[in-house]
Amino acid sequence: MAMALRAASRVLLRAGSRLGRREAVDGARRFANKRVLVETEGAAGATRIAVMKFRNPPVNSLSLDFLTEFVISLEKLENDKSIRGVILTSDSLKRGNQTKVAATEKTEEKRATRDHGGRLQERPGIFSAGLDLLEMYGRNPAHYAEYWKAVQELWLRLYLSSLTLMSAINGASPAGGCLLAITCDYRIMADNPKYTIGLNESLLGIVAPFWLKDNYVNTIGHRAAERALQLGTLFPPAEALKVGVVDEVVPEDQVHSKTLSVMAKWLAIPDHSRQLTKTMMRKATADNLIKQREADIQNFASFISRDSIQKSLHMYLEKLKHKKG
Ligand SMILES: CC/C=C\C/C=C\C/C=C\C=C\CC(=O)SCCNC(=O)CCNC(=O)[C@H](O)C(C)(C)COP(=O)(O)OP(=O)(O)OC[C@H]1O[C@@H](n2cnc3c(N)ncnc32)[C@H](O)[C@@H]1OP(=O)(O)O
Repeated sequence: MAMALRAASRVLLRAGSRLGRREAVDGARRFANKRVLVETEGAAGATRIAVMKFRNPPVNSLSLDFLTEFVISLEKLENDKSIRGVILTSDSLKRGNQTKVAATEKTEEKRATRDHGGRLQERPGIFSAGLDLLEMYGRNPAHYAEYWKAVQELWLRLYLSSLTLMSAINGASPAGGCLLAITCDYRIMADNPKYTIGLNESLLGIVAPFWLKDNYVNTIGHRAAERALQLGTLFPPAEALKVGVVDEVVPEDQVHSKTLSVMAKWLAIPDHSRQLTKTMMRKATADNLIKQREADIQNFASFISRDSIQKSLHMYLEKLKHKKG
């Protein structure tokens, strides 16, 4: 009887919720959209934490679909009173047997790395490549406006989240990837000199929006942000630590365990006092965007539609396509 009940409950859980699949796995729970996998850890009834793993091949760029799924997942976690902390990380792992599909093949699927079974794979060592350049290039103003609204939404949700958010940065984290990280309360980065983090928009011929600039200033200070934003600096781990973009650098295989142990310390603080303090520190910055969201959307749509900006993006995309190594 017990076995039958367990089997039935597994079937029900796997039947899927409105938002995505939900499974029971070894006491832990998980739900998944196509591009975001959420695993929760901890016993039922006790405080639990969730790990949000990005899996948007090939480089976890923040496409419109990814942003939508991310916000839905986050909202679901915010509404789950047993969850107090969330770790953002990439599902990208070092895997063998990968083949990069020829760059001449154009569709999103074909751009991705695949294994020998033809399944899409993340490229290894990427936290997130930032905003999806293909959402900002060669589209119409209505699309740019829709996309930017989704980018703003993600930033506001993360920046004002009442949860304790930590990022376990297990790969490259340029621009929008850095945005994800700096909205968090704490950042731990893998000590791999191939991984860099920062806001490199100026290198693409574009400008970080004021609210992201404010987030950066709040994280690393005005002078460091002024210099890093103009130069589009991508910091390797040791420099990222020195300037304060990240809070800790640890060996790659310890990123997850270290983040869990830091999370435990943060969760020892009473929620109400930590949350009020967080709001006190962040509200003015967020309000600055909230009061001019529509204008910011229109600014973005007209800025990104300019011929000169489209040309810069085109050149940058070509450079990416033809880069060596
Ligand atoms: C007036 C002002 C008003 C408002 C504000 C205005 C403007 C602000 C606008 C925008 C702000 C944007 C912030 C951003 O996030 S822009 C995105 C910045 N991201 C980057 O610069 C990262 C670029 N990518 C890389 O550096 C590398 O790809 C990598 C380090 C992430 C990974 O390197 P790999 O060698 O492992 O992989 P690649 O071969 O380079 O890439 C694989 C594949 O993926 C494509 N790709 C890479 N990054 C992106 C991306 N961000 N979006 C879409 N596609 C991406 C890459 O082209 C390759 O495609 P092919 O296989 O060659 O087809």
